[in-house]
Amino acid sequence: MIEFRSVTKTYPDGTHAVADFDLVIPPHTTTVFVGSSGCGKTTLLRMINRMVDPTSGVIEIDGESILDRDAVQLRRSIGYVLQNGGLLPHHKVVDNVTTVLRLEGTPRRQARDRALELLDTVGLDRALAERYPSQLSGGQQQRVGVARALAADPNILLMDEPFGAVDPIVRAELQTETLRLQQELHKTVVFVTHDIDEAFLLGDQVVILEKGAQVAQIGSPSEIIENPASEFVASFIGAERGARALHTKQTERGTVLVDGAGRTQGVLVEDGA
Ligand SMILES: Nc1ncnc2c1ncn2[C@@H]1O[C@H](COP(=O)(O)OP(=O)(O)OP(=O)(O)O)[C@@H](O)[C@H]1O
Repeated sequence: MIEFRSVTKTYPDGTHAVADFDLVIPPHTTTVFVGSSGCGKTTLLRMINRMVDPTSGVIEIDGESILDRDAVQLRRSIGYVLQNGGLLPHHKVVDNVTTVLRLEGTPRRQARDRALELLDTVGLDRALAERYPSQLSGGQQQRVGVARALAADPNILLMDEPFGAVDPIVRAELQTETLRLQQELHKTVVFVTHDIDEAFLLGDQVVILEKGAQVAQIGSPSEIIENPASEFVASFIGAERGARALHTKQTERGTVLVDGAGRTQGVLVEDGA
């Protein structure tokens, strides 16, 4: 479990990125931070692995303050996936995946075997191990980024807009892959996105944020869609437009559900039918 208690971050230039933030992140589930640009999502994420230290407040992992942990050790024990993959361009895929393992002293041969297994895990052909990142597609690079983050078998996986830079089709593929991986691995995933559809697809717990990381609503996707806490949330999730604003239409065969764009999305059936 990860817990934020009264966490504040003010950057040296006076920017209040996070103000008095409280949150419990349950283990083995996916929590998504979603909000518009600059609301503090990345700052929250980076405080978990101490790439950014809070100005005040406490962050605990399994009841222990992370400030009591060695920052380098902590960072290595937590997987981190960045938007552009963050791969080292002059290192082959296999060496990118094994970076943390090698730093921790795992023998080269063993680290390599683990890297090949991880390529299987993230759905990449082992033959790609010898390539350089520039010889991969954007989607493949992201998968390598995930393999690298999983290398040390961390309990916690931080993902910062990991699919922001790929086209919509690859993005959908990677989202499905993330759901599959999570069913298999049961990590505590903390995922940052500005895309509410991605948040609802991947999140067990979704945290909708406003500027200064003010919490607009926390809940499961169903809870938020069924009961938005404010006008802001209703508007942010598109409750009155697009794919989520469904209305009924009578047809000769029964009632169908139509979205805000006029497309029929499904058929209304009675409970138990
Ligand atoms: N190193 C820094 N120094 C000063 N201000 C910063 C620094 N890093 C972030 N900020 C500011 O803190 C606020 C929150 O930034 P953060 O990157 O956490 O937001 P975000 O929600 O992740 O945004 P985005 O979706 O655009 O990545 C913003 O106003 C940003 O400009």
